[in-house]
Amino acid sequence: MTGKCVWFEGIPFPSLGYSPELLREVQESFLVKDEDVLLLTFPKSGTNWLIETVCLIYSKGDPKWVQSEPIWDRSPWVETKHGYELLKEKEGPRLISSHLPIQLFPKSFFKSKAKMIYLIRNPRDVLVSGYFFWRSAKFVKRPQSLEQYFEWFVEGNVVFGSWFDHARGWMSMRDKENFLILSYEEMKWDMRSTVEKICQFLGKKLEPEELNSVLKNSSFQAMKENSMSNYSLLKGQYFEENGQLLRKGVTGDWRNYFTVAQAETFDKLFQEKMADLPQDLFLWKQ
Ligand SMILES: Nc1ncnc2c1ncn2[C@@H]1O[C@H](COP(=O)(O)O)[C@@H](OP(=O)(O)O)[C@H]1O
Ligand SMILES: CCc1ccc(OS(=O)(=O)O)cc1
Repeated sequence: MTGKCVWFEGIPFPSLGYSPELLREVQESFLVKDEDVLLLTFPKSGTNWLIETVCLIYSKGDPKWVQSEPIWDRSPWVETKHGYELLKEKEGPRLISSHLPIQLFPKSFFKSKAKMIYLIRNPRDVLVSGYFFWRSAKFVKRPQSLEQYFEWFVEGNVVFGSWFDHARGWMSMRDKENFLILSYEEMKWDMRSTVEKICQFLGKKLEPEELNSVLKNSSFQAMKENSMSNYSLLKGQYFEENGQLLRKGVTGDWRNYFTVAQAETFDKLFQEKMADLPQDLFLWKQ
């Protein structure tokens, strides 16, 4: 993938809202505070679902906040111009989102006690989700076919770089007590337990009816209908009219798109790149 993107330290970024100067400043100068909570993902892993869930936990299930403020202002992306400016001004504990690979993340985080949740998803589904999302975006080089995007993805030539490097990098933090790994798959299979896990990690307590409201308001349908969370406000400037963030919201959709040869190529690559990591980190059934 070349063309419509910004390069920094060998990694392509979207061409809107990102610049090498800003990425360097974020890495060197952004001050992470101990009371911040950081939500980290490779794009298309369920980032916005995680943000919505954490916002609802903070509001004890009351949907007022998630229905009145755009998701990118509730938990700004630190690496974007808009997010960085907002975060610098924000008082008190902050929710901060990021897709940055570990080597480009603000250095101050590694000396802080801030809590981080890293959300991982079957990279095959990340690939398919990314293909449909980026082909309607106006700020990246658009893939012309799934076949082409598959090639870009396995080469690590997509925005935010190689999924494998991203996951490996962040997973090196897995034994730290301020670091929690979650998966999209466990959110799909048992969201109640996942919300309880997040609450325990963040030191939050929810009454049963508050927990029920978190589940209801973070559901696929609720988010799809929430204009503050479904990116419909970005249509026109950033996305084509047919673009949608909440596309299918299922696990294993890659099976509907990969050829047998692509599935084999992917399995081989996954083995090569990830074999030395504990395999129970990867909860999906291929
Ligand atoms: N509440 C929810 N429940 C299930 N999946 C959700 C969800 N909200 C978003 N998603 C899914 O998360 C993916 C987008 O990820 P991100 O937020 O990182 O960009 C999309 O996947 P699909 O394209 O497979 O449907 C989207 O449908
Ligand atoms: C240009 C801002 C932007 C919007 C959406 C993006 O994708 S994701 O939702 O973070 O995966 C990336 C950048």
